[in-house]
Amino acid sequence: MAATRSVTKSYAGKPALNPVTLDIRAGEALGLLGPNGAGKSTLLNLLCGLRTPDSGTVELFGRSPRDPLARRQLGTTPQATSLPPTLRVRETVDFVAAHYAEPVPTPELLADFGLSDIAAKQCGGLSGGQQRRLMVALALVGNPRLVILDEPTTGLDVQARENLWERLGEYRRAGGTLLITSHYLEEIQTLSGRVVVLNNGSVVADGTVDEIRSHVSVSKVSFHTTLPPSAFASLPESAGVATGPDNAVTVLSRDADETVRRLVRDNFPFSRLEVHTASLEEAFLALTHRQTPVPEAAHAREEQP
Ligand SMILES: Nc1ncnc2c1ncn2[C@@H]1O[C@H](COP(=O)(O)OP(=O)(O)OP(=O)(O)O)[C@@H](O)[C@H]1O
Repeated sequence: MAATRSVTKSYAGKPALNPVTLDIRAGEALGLLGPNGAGKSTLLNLLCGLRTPDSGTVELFGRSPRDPLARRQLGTTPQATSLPPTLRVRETVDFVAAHYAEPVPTPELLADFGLSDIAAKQCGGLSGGQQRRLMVALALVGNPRLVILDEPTTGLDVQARENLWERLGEYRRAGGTLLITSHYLEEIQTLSGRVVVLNNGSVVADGTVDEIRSHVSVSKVSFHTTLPPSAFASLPESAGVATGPDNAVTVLSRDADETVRRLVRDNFPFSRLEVHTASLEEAFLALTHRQTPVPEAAHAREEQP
């Protein structure tokens, strides 16, 4: 559907993207993750044809992303975009729909995105959340084969976010391809089959959520005990010990099986044992903040009330 081959991009001599090669395949939902400034928007802007690379090539449906024939099959909502303040919601949808051969009928799109009640309102009078919903609706109005969304639900309340996820899920089930960036890991987990992690302009991981998680070789072994947490700090596989809000002790273990065997073998008093793999959040932190080891990050978080 879309691809970059060794693309680079610098701003005023400062690299924003190192050579990045990425394929977006038909029917997949790809989540692009990365800390602020990692280069996500730059990569999306190259794929949408809003910017050109310094070197390397970008293809959208086998063409240049600047070719109108390619862009006609693309729906997108850039991160920083604005709506014409004096146009009404319905007029805005009609205006964008007029650019496409087979648009979704305006009343249908408005109903899908919960915008029917405000169809006669001028865009300048919409709340931030309503604007955001309208912008995502506009990305879908042309029945695109590929939708690229840069942080589509930032600033939305939980209900509005879940409604949008549902709409995007329907688009996916109908065979659409989705590329999305988000700072909400839950969003990436919900919407994406594949996750690409970008850090400092380079791809540092590419795989399913489970594969990304497995990059982090630390598991959490939690249990209740009468002993102080420090009693477990010296376990050979331990990479850190934390106490949870319910007083459960969590050993961050490089080998959870061996830790459990040792607890039993050495007669440590424990109850309610649970073993968890690393979360996507911990994997993400480990991949993008190598100077902040996962155990410490998890430790700090778990000690918070
Ligand atoms: N128009 C621009 N002019 C100068 N520098 C820019 C411009 N756009 C981006 N940059 C720089 O390029 C780097 C990558 O920025 P980019 O917006 O692609 O990151 P991002 O991963 O989308 O970040 P965020 O999550 O904060 O949106 C950053 O260092 C940023 O300051």
